[in-house]
Amino acid sequence: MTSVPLHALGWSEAYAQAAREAIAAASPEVRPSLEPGRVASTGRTSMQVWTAGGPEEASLPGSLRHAAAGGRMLPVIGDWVIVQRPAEPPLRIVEVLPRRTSFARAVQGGLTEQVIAANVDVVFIVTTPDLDFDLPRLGRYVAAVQLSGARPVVLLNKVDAVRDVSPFAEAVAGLSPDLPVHAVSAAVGQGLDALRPYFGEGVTVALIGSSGVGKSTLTNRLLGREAATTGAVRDLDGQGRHTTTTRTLYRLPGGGLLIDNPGLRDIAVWDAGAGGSRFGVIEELATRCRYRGCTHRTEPGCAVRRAVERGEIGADLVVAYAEAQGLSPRKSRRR
Ligand SMILES: Nc1nc2c(ncn2[C@@H]2O[C@H](COP(=O)(O)OP(=O)(O)OP(=O)(O)O)[C@@H](O)[C@H]2O)c(=O)[nH]1
Ligand SMILES: [Zn+2]
Repeated sequence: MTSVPLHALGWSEAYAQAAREAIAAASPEVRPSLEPGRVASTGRTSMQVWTAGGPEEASLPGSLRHAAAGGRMLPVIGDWVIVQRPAEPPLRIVEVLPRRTSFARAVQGGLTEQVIAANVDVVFIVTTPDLDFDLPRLGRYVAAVQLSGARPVVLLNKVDAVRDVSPFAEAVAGLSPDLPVHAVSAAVGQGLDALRPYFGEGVTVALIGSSGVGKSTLTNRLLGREAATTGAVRDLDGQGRHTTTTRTLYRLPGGGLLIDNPGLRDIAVWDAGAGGSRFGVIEELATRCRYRGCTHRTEPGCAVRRAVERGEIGADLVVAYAEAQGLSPRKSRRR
């Protein structure tokens, strides 16, 4: 995948207007080196940005990181940004354009809010007609998605495994007027044609749902061959080591964009906003643990224990968190 017109990535007149203003505000010498792009993946110090020329690595200057104290205007997945093209790569992100929609969650006990994805149009809330099915919880996600400015759509996946999905579909439909519900099977490929109309040109769809409901299977199905070409960019972590950041904004073969981002897809993030926000800081750290489902006890590469060792968070908070989660030592999965 190389050169792509910006409107296929979701570019619109409102962003164009904001971009013109941002570029006009720069000094005349700098102006010619500025152009817009969309954030396709995020690491701690570098990101992948899609410009008119294709996906490229971009760095986040320290000045922008400091200006963004509180996290509000740090670039996140889905953001439109202005980048500067120096003589030598990488690109430098100089400004985040105003967001049309944003998903934020409260962190640090509700003191600040952290945006996790921007400019999403439609959110597929994925669940299954089995033990994962929890109507009150679904209701909270539907409300959270509506609050963000995006449109919620509920997917009942794994319908191949149940005899009758209609009671589940009816219960979901009762949550909110005009809430679309689709019964699908990502594994078998059933019902997926009904999802294609959501992926209009430049429309950005994001996936959320508990672990195991089939988000990866669905992503691969929707992407078809492109799934195999998932890009990765190299990133330097706090210790100067290289880590890998996987691109999580994908273009679908038939048009439209799909965000499948670990920080967004994990439903625990959304529950944090609903009640346990004093644990938000731990959940934020946990997204950087080497193992998904890390219990923050003995696993190598645990970002939560590292933060305790550095004195950034108290050990008592971690204990309280584990108790609240009912975490027992269990097998964690390598990401
Ligand atoms: N029967 C059935 N199984 C499915 C379907 N979709 C996914 N699965 C299975 O469910 C399991 C979990 O699927 P994933 O796609 O990894 O789920 P996920 O939501 O990405 O899970 P995490 O990566 O943990 O967030 C796998 O064993 C899949 O093969 C489906 O439509 N029907
Ligand atoms: Zn951990």
